[in-house]
Amino acid sequence: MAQLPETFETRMQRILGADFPDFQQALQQTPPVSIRVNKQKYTADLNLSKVPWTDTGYYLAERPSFTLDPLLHAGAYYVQEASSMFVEQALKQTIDLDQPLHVLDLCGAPGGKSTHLASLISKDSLLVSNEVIKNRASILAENIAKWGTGNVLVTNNDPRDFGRLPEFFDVMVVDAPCSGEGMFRKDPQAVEEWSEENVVLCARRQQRILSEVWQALKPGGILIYSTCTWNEAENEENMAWLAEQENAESIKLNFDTGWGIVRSEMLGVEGYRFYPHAVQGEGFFLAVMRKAGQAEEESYSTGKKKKYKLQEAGKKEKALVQNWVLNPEDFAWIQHNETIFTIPQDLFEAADEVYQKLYVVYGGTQVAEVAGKKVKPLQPLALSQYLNKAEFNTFDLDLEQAIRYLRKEDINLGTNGSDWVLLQYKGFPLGWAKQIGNRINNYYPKEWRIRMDLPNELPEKSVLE
Ligand SMILES: C[S@@+](CC[C@H](N)C(=O)[O-])C[C@H]1O[C@@H](n2cnc3c(N)ncnc32)[C@H](O)[C@@H]1O
Repeated sequence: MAQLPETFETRMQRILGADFPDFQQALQQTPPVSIRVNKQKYTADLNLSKVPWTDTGYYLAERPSFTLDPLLHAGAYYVQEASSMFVEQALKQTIDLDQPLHVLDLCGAPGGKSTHLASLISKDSLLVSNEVIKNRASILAENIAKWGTGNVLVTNNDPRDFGRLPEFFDVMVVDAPCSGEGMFRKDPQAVEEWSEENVVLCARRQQRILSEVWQALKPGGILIYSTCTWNEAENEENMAWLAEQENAESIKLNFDTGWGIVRSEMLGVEGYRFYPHAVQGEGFFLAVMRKAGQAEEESYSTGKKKKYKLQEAGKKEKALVQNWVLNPEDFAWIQHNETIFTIPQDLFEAADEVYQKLYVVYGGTQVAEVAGKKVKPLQPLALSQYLNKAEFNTFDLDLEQAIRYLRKEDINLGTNGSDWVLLQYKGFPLGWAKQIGNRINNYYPKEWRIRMDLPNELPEKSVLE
């Protein structure tokens, strides 16, 4: 690891006291590897050691080549640093997750916390997963589609745009861009880019983000704030600033002290600190704040005059594809040009509001493109937990074929026909192909394809085996 900046070391010495040498030593060690499993897709038990603060996180003994594991591309799991999974405790301990909620993940890409939130909230809750940087928003949309829960809208907006949705969200996660001290062990570039001036800039930017987005939180709503850095300016001091500025109260979380998480109390706010010598995970900070006041009952005007942005799918078009989805009556069927997509019926009003006010780059589950009688299933349907497989011919690929498919190369299935085929690996859908006689057209999305050079030998088994 690169030489650590002196001012950083001095501060960590002050914060950690007698634990500082252990901390220094831990920074020289290889970071642990962890994954979070998509239990809506993968239900078997795993013989792996568990991340203590989540029901779905596991440590791996070593870092495999994730890219060469088709189950990653199938959305059966997500590779995520373990400390970040503590968001689950913040959510479970402060909010009734059986309720229908509006949840915002403001700084969403690449999607670690968003996919986690999508798994934790109920089916009739809406997650708005936002990312301000355009190309990162596309990666976020890809990961959301792979996760397949269908109740997420991915937006590409600046935090200030959320002022257009006043008091809309019950929960807001702000995993803020930060100076990245907690990433020093994993990412030498984080050390290179670090400076005291940047810490100050980051802290100011975080305050700006928080104050811009704050009005979108309902009175009584919950803010989960996190960073991957340790300096107090970006963490406790920012939360104390928020408490004073916006009338928010700090919320205490309970947890097993054996987990090694350090509870910090400063300026009247509580924070939770993750250090690599005390937990199996990277550097992380999290705090939970509640906005003063009480939420009012939701009231959407259902008057006839309301003009929706989301247009219902044409009857003919819907009839062609509705059986591709399990329980089609549970969904609003929406059409934009030739694309048909679904949003859970109960979320229609809220989703429409978001479509009116923000720039949505991906929403719900894209099901199909329909032009006349020609229908084409879309990639997110293949990965959706609501896909009705019974409507399709399926074909199980072996590992080599699966990797070829995911690289968008030609594959030969030895079949003959003219239908759409759902290609799977070990029963997990990967995407679509179209048979044309004995040939097959590969419909895997170009932007999603595996680009890495292949090793001489492929891994023998999946991470989940
Ligand atoms: C720590 S990362 C988020 C990681 C993500 N929550 C996850 O778990 O995968 C912070 C994100 O904030 C975005 N960002 C950068 N500047 C921002 C700003 N001014 N306002 C909002 N988000 C910003 C970055 O592009 C980045 O994707």
